[in-house]
Amino acid sequence: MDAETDSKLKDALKNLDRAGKIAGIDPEVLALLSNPKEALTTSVPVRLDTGKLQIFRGYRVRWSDARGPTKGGIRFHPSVCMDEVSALAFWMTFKCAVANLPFGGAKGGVACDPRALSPTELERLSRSYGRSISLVIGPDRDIPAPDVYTNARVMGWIMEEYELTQGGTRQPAVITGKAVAQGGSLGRDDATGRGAYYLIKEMASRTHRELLAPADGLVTVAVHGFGNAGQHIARFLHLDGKFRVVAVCDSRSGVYCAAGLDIDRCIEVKSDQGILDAARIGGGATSIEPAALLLLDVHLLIPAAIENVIDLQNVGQVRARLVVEVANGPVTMDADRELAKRSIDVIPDILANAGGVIVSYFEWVQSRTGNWWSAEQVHERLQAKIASEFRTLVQVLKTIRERGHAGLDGSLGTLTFRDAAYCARATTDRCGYSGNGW
Ligand SMILES: NC(=O)C1=CN([C@@H]2O[C@H](COP(=O)(O)OP(=O)(O)OC[C@H]3O[C@@H](n4cnc5c(N)ncnc54)[C@H](O)[C@@H]3O)[C@@H](O)[C@H]2O)C=CC1
Ligand SMILES: O=C(O)CCC(=O)C(=O)O
Repeated sequence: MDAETDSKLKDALKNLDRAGKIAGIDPEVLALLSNPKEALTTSVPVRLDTGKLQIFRGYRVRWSDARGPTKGGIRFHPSVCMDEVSALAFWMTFKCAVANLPFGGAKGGVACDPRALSPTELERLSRSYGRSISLVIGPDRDIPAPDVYTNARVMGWIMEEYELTQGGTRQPAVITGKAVAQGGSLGRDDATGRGAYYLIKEMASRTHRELLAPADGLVTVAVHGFGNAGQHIARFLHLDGKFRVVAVCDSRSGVYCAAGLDIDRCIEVKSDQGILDAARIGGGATSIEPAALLLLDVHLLIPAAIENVIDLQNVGQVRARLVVEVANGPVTMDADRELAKRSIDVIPDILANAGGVIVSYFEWVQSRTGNWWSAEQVHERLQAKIASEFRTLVQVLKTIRERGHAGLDGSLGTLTFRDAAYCARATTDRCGYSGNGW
């Protein structure tokens, strides 16, 4: 990581600083949006299978509830800390605004390595964390969802713990990304990858026509991260037929094939063996280091794992023509400026991975009304929303570029899709701020 981006939150806040300058946002609104509304640090005691008690550290940050109840995932990962969770909660605030959802932003997590826990330890950890945050969450207050190394089962355990604090009443709208059998929505599982796929198709027909027919054949793609988000985006692009996914990787292993990978086979091997084993995948696949995948000469690079994987150290070696951020915060702000200088478009996380929270919103609506939608309805509404919010973004980018740097000092450099995303709702909603009574 770059020295100056040691704080992920500090780096994330640079986006707001730029948006403030570009869109002339009221300094008091900027001050409110630069600070968390509420930040919880909590002990998460867990009885391990050995009988020993281990105390983990848990967090939940509600960044802003100006647009509605706060919304955002729960991460179980060794890197989880207040700084990381705060940055993720900040991004959620702007993601919900860009997607025009009636939600503010939040995020939570536990600093742990879930892969080192047994299934029963994982359940006890999830339930213990669920009890710790049950005073903070609620269907009209704060609504968690899955993120890195959490899933529908973990959501179910947290929901059950919350329900116990509500006299045992059913509270399906307190959490999204839960199993369909527990009141979850069809289509939430693959929503993040599907949303990113719909976005790429929309870009191909509007702003990035080279994605329709590149001079040198199919569009080549590398996907960094092969979990929920990465597997689905790789699969959708592979199935489309116009894209050739040449490389995928997880945290420990990666595979490359210039002729294109069989993504279903990659998913099968990853699920059987826990790693992407080139020999088992076959079809000409060879091993590649995860860090080397980011530097491949491809049309489309899709970071879909964790933050800060493209920074000042490696950005000069990035050869992709376009970056679509399916992970949250994969490109540091300094690296982002370098890519802008080289005219490499970056489609920002707060739109590119919004499919997950959009379908979470659909799930919340269904959980509240008891009115269930078909998978086709979910997909259609997701596609329509992504397309419409992308069109808004293109319009905002055009507007801020046309206004040019009138009144700006020129030091902001090229205005990008990321700038447009942070400015998108700046003039239409005042983020719930009336200017009075604060
Ligand atoms: N699951 C969801 O609905 C959403 C996820 N996201 C974001 O997408 C990203 C991935 O999340 P999920 O796929 O849900 O998590 P996941 O837990 O299903 O998968 C994470 C993947 O990243 C890989 N990974 C971890 N560290 C890595 C490293 N240093 N280098 C390469 N790969 C690494 C893991 O091996 C795994 O394949 C995160 O940034 C998350 O915040 C964003 C929106 C919604
Ligand atoms: O589905 C949600 O509510 C939030 C998912 C999430 O954590 C994210 O978009 O980063």
